[in-house]
Amino acid sequence: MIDDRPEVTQTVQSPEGRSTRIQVRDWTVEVVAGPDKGKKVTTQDALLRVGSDVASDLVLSDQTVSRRHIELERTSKGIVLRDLGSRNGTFLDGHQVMQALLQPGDKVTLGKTKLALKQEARATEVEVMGGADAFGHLVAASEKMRVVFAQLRGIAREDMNLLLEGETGTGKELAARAVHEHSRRRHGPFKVVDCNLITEEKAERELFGGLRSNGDEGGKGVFEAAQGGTLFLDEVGELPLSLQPKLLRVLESREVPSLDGAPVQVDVRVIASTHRNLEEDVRQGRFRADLYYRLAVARVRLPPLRTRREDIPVLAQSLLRGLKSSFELTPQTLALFEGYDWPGNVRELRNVLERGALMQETGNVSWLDFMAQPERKEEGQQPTTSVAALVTGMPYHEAKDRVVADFERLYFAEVMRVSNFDMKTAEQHTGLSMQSLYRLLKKNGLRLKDLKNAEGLDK
Ligand SMILES: Nc1ncnc2c1ncn2[C@@H]1O[C@H](COP(=O)(O)OP(=O)(O)OP(=O)(O)O)[C@@H](O)[C@H]1O
Repeated sequence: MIDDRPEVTQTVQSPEGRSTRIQVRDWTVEVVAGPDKGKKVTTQDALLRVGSDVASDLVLSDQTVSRRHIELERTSKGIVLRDLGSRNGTFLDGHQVMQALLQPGDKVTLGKTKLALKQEARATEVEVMGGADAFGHLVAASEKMRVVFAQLRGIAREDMNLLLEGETGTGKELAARAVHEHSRRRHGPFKVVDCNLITEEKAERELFGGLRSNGDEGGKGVFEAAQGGTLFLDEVGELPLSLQPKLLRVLESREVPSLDGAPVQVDVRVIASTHRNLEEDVRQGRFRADLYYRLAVARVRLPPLRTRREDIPVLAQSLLRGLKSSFELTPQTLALFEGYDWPGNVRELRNVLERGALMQETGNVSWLDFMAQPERKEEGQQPTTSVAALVTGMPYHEAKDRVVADFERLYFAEVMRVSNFDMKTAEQHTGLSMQSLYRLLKKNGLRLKDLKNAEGLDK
């Protein structure tokens, strides 16, 4: 059962820039028939994904359900259901639907599974800013993000560990930095560890530090380097299972071994991020429950850009200012932006703006032509126009920055291709450390998965 009350009840109208109190209500999706009967998820998040993929919010074992079957989104009009191109379809009242606004009492059928939805009575009141809002380097105008900013502001003041969830490019790392900058630790260090890169051998040295054997000198691990500050564990779900007890021990004891072997006290707040459904990883034994609860003392989900299209104009303006581009976005371009789904989220928007601004500035192509190029949707794709030829009319420093940015994207895409998408080989090829390599790939919006996809190696 759902009722048609909007999930967020505005209690006070406020002009731009003033704060207002709103109520955010929990909602539950429950399996009422099928192999997973009784399984349910309760959340305050605006978006809930259902499918057999373990990254879904409600993971179903029903073999007639597709990996990414449906998405349920809470909007001001009610709950919107979207079929994500499932194999066996989605049915409401016996009729197949691709998209529908759910009515109270509706039951949704996917394969052999039947789902019921209900709004919970419990509501949390949060104070959000009116109009556009910013938190650190994050900007937004949507109510969804203003609620997220309000949650993050509250969490920043407390010293608890935080788990940031969300798809790639939704701003998890920026959010972690903003929390650090708004906390009492802001004068301390902010250190980042990419858990994708932490192997068994590297863990001791890079994470925990301490005395080494076999002639290895040992040294400070990143926990000690973050002393008095914040440690950001990026993609914590990728941390090998064998290393999870060690991380848990450090979080519990708050100490790491020093060079002489004696323990050193560490005073560090940990913020972790994940694009996975870590709760499901816990259920399936891929992630330790005790570690999960240590990390997820507070949890915040950054919503995908396609569910908060109102943010696109504010984001685009702010990103263009960051690119020092003087170009005005026309209503037509914004309409194109708002109609696109942005699978790479805000990072993809930034990359599109970067290339589009360059092309428009140099008079080679208009925004509209640029947006009409289908290649723009593929991240990791090589640019089709020579940038060097485009920038000759620009001041030197600006031209150089543009060429370097384009060079990096081309260079790293090519290096990964000739290295067979193997990070170790690419490390040798480039002479860069794994950490720098990973950060440069990320900075340029090049994800291994997308690059492999472009070569037809993945899926
Ligand atoms: N709300 C926002 N306001 C301004 N810029 C944003 C916002 N969200 C994301 N960005 C931009 O998108 C880029 C990617 O953000 P970030 O690296 O924080 O994403 P992420 O969720 O950590 O990605 P990943 O999961 O791939 O590591 C940032 O460098 C920034 O340019």
